[in-house]
Amino acid sequence: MYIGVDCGTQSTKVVVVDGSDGRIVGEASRPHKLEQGDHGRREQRVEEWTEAFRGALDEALRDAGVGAEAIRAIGVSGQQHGMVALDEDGVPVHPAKLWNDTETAEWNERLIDRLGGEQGCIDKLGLVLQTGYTASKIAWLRETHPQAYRRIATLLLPHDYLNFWLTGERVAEPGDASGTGYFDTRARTWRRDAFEIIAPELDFDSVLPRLIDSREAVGKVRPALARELGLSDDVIVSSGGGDNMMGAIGTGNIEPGRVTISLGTSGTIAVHAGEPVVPEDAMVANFCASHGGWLPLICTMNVTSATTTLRELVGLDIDGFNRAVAKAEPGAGGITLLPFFSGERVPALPQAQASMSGMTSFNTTPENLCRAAVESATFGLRYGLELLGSLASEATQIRLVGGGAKSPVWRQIVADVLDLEVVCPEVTEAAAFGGAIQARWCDDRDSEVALDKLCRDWVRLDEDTLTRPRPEVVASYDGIYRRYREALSREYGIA
Ligand SMILES: Nc1ncnc2c1ncn2[C@@H]1O[C@H](COP(=O)(O)OP(=O)(O)O)[C@@H](O)[C@H]1O
Ligand SMILES: O=C(CO)[C@@H](O)[C@H](O)COP(=O)(O)O
Repeated sequence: MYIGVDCGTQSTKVVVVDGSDGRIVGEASRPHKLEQGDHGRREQRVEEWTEAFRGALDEALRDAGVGAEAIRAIGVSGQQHGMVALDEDGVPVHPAKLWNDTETAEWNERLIDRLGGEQGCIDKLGLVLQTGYTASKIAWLRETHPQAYRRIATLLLPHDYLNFWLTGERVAEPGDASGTGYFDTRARTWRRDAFEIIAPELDFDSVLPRLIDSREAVGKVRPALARELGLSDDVIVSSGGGDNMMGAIGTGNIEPGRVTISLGTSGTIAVHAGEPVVPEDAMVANFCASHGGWLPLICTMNVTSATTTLRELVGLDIDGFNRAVAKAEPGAGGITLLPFFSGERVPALPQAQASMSGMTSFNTTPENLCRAAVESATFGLRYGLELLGSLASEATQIRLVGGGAKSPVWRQIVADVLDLEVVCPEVTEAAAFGGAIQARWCDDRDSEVALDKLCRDWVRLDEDTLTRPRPEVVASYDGIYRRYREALSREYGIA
């Protein structure tokens, strides 16, 4: 049995996968608390992740009806970019500052200048720093919490931290590392000159974790933890990766021509590239993939976070919300929402707030508000797809994952707004599944088992979810999307 774990923003999910055929035999999830504060602060205690890991693992094994001793390997996926700064003893010097924390926006601006502007960033890193990447979080800690900053002995990302907790090893791999802002995504190495600008007092050679190849194991689960979890003494932990990289594996998006969209707390659009890309737009993140190759990606911050805000406002549960969305017509009766409740990364508006326009006493119904939330989150993804330009222009089908992909009405809205066929893999917890696939690949690393063969054999599409764009609705969404873009231009001057 192979275990895949995804430490997302809202929860940790665990899947138990049968290594002979890739079937999910058990799964479970446990929620995380998010600490939010003024100026866009969003932080999480690492204990939220380890406790959720234990609870979800235990329940997933019970769901599968297998004992922990059946596990051969574990692969961990995690929300990208979070700063996990540890002291000598492996204890965080500050709660993990997450990908959707926008408190450090002005530090990000200053770092871009100091790295030589957008071109300087591209030359050094292969991408342009965005608020949310790890770099500005470190610069923020340096200025606002100098004592904590001085105690930093190791800088990890969320999935690196879980790997450290599991094995005691402080390592990183290229996929997740490429979202730090001190990693050269083309050369797949840490970038000394960038790091010394971001954190001049920290020792580049000791603070950054050792880089391993994506197929290399991090190590074995620590004996004491293995005993506690009931694991045998030789369970290996694969390199893991950022959730979008592991989601690419879990959707079989490991060759050019495929597009994965995730409707999670964030919205992401990712494509595979065999070579590092020179993006047509600075918003495209030229990340590395966690199996080889690259994963150019667009990330928006207000997807299920936005729909949840509106859903709670109108007091509906998820099923009631989906029914309300389905009841309203495309265009939400003329209501346009700019859903920037958490600020936004693409377009780069870290301190933006949400706003609504076009409301009248006739159209302001719960149904239209719910529909406007789903449409606006989807318009953000259409905007992102346009920025990806030629990288995604060949796509004819979207592989849709994340919590929102479970909603048939949202799948139809994605198909109609993007004018592309949509299908979900049988396993919508794609990042956790990607972890299990990578674990199996790593466990077999002395054999010839290729990842593409594993993905071909194991990633099955759920034909019941196949959703085609409806030409008449596609045409009306062109006009409705224009209304969204006009609101963006009016409020933020974005053409
Ligand atoms: N059937 C559904 N319809 C619409 N939204 C859903 C559905 N199921 C889950 N969600 C949304 O998905 C969110 C969780 O998505 P997920 O991809 O697990 O997030 P993350 O990985 O960021 O923690 C929930 O907050 C919920 O809003
Ligand atoms: O910041 C990014 C990608 O660059 C996000 O996609 C995070 O990786 C969080 O993912 P979810 O919790 O929404 O899955």
